[in-house]
Amino acid sequence: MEGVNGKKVGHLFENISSFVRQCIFSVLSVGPVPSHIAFIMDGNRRYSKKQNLIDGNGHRAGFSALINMLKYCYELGVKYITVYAFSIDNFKRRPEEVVSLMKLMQEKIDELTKEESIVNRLGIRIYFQGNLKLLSDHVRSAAERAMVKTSGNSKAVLSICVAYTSTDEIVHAVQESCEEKWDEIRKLDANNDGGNLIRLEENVKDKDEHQIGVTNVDRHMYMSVCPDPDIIIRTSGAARLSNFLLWQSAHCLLYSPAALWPEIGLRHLIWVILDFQRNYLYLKEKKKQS
Ligand SMILES: CC(C)=CCC/C(C)=C/CC/C(C)=C/COP(=O)(O)OP(=O)(O)O
Repeated sequence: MEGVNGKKVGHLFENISSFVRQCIFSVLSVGPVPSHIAFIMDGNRRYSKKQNLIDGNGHRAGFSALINMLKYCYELGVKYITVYAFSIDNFKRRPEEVVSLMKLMQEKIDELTKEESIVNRLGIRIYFQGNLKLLSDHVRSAAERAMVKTSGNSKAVLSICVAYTSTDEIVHAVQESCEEKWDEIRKLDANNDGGNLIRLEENVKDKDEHQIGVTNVDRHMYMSVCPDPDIIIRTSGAARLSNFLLWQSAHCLLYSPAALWPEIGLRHLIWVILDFQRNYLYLKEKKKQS
């Protein structure tokens, strides 16, 4: 009996908080709403220690915080959400910790892939961004399955950066751009009976045309599926980017609340949206000037 009453109270509380959220979001939506928010989910192990949880449960709490934040961003109308879930440097952690994190990652990816998962209910498409070759076969297959299974969703986009660092992303994009340019030149050369490569050596104008520019590199970034982030939120008070979205963050607002990632909540999102709206014209002007 108590269980039934408890459930009813739980539902009532959920309905009231959802209603309050809707009211707050409709007021916030009068101003500009960011189209892309990225999160550095820092502080999961510290949360685990602080709450005396067993190993790994800090990251589980972190995943629940991610789902709540995803829901809030979606309700507010933020189309792109990106999270830094595992950096290439994280592979240097204790092997037991890496294995446990990867197991959790696989479990949660499978959960997200289910028909009735929040991403499918809300119509969110998932991308995994990073050097996926570095993942174990199991985790990579789970990630690939999730990308395929959500590819028909178009209401919002969740990019999960795993085995990711910005420097790796930039090197990868430059390599791809070089290969693309070489292919172009080789094709031209084949059409001109091999005379093109010699002409290219001699002609400065042609040389410029065949040089790699920002747009070429941009196109080959893992994150090219999204516009640059408007806001990056890093929890646990550190104001560092730690090799995350360095190429894409030239004009974005940085916010580093003291809360540990599993403690992040609606109040942090509201605060940063108000700050974004206060700085909106300035940020827009800076973007235009670049
Ligand atoms: C499928 C999916 C998206 C799963 C995500 C699960 C999740 C919350 C991963 C976070 C991983 C991570 C290394 C966070 C940084 O906190 P930390 O471990 O460095 O903690 P600390 O800053 O206290 O040391």
